[in-house]
Parts: sequence; structure tokens; C-alpha cells
Amino acid sequence: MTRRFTGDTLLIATHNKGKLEEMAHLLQPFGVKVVGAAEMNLPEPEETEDTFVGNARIKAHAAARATGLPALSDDSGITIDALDGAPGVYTADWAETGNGRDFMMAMTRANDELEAKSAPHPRLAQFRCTLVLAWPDGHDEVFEGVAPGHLVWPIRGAAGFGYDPMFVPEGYDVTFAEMDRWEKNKISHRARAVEKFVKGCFGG
Ligand SMILES: O=P(O)(O)OP(=O)(O)OP(=O)(O)OC[C@H]1O[C@@H](n2cnc3c(O)ncnc32)[C@H](O)[C@@H]1O
Ligand SMILES: [Mg+2]
Repeated sequence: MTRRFTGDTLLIATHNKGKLEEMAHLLQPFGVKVVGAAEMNLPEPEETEDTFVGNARIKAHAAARATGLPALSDDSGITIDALDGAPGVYTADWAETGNGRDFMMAMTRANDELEAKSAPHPRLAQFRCTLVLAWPDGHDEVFEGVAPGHLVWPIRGAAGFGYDPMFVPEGYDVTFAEMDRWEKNKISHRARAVEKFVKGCFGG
């Protein structure tokens, strides 16, 4: 049986501003105040696992242990069919320059690797999100969401973050970066995972 979240403030164990904003927006109807890891001066733990759930557990448990509060982490990324699921858990690593993250570089790599495939190369991809809610006593709950779609080039749109400008969700003609936050939050991988979290932990 899923353990309920009963507090009024939820610690979101992420240092990604885009994720935090989306999460705050998604949780607004449930009257829970969200606070991010940066606001709490929490360090960024090393993500040493090779699965989304493994890394989400590292982030959630580190934050719960450090603060004594239940903490919700988000490990996410994009899986590209023609690249056998890459970059997957390494989605952020593809943007790493050694001096911060460059998502133009990461998206260019994804497109170049697709182009290098012998034709035809279907451009199907999925955004994936794994949320872990961890309590200071070590208990946790896992919630997953997937948004199917395809990748476009050149990139389009300026909203959102990360790989949003190259991802068109299934059933749409626009990229996530051409949608406003409200629209993306109706159908995204994160929205789908948050919906399960809300059902499980708020009974909503
Ligand atoms: O680990 P935290 O602190 O939560 O923040 P992060 O940005 O490092 O997040 P991840 O380790 O989960 O890496 C996820 C990567 O996938 C990208 N990503 C995840 N969700 C996305 C979304 O909704 N739109 C665009 N890119 C996304 C994101 O930009 C990262 O590069
Ligand atoms: Mg990370």
C-alpha cells in the first residue's frame, strides 16, 4: 500500500529550475508548497546508477536524509529508438561541456547520430520521467511517466528547457518548446508521473 504524503511543504530534490517550475505548476491544485534543493542549500549527489530509478533513488534519499523531510526527486531523459535508447540516463551528460551544460550541443549530437544512420531512420523518441518520493526512514515510492513523440531538425521554439526544442509529442505539430508551460504540463512525461504520484500519495 502506498504511503501517503501528509505534510504541507514538499521538498523537490532537483537542482534543475525547469523541472522545479513544472512541478510547482503541476502540484499547485493540491495546495502543497514546493521547495527546491537549491533553496535548501543541498549538494548535488553524484548520479552513479545506470537506470532512471536508481539515480532518482540516490537523489531522493540523499535529500530526505539531509533534511529529515520527505523528498521527491525526478530523474528523466530522452530515449531515441534508432539509437537503441540513447542518450537515456545519459541525457544530461550529452550536454556536459566541463564548464556547464550546452543543450544545443546535445541536440546537435542527437540529430547527427540519427543522420548518420543508413536511411530510412525513424525519428521516434520518448521523454521519460521517474519520480521517487523518499522518507527519512528509508521508505520510498516510485512513479513513472512516458511521453512518446518524434525529433525534428532544425530545432523550434524558445520555451521549456533541455531538449524541448527538438521534441514533438505524439498527436501534435509543435515542439514542447513551442508550447506554453500549461500545454506541456497536460501531456508531458513529468505530468504523467506526477498524476500517478498525486493519485498514490494524495489520493487525488
Ligand atoms: O538531477 P537534477 O538535479 O534533477 O537535474 P538534471 O537536469 O541533472 O536532471 P537529470 O539528471 O534527470 O537529467 C535529465 C536530463 O534530461 C533533460 N530533460 C528532462 N526532462 C526534460 C523535459 O521535460 N524537457 C527537456 N529536457 C528534459 C534535462 O534537461 C537533463 O539534461
Ligand atoms: Mg542530474
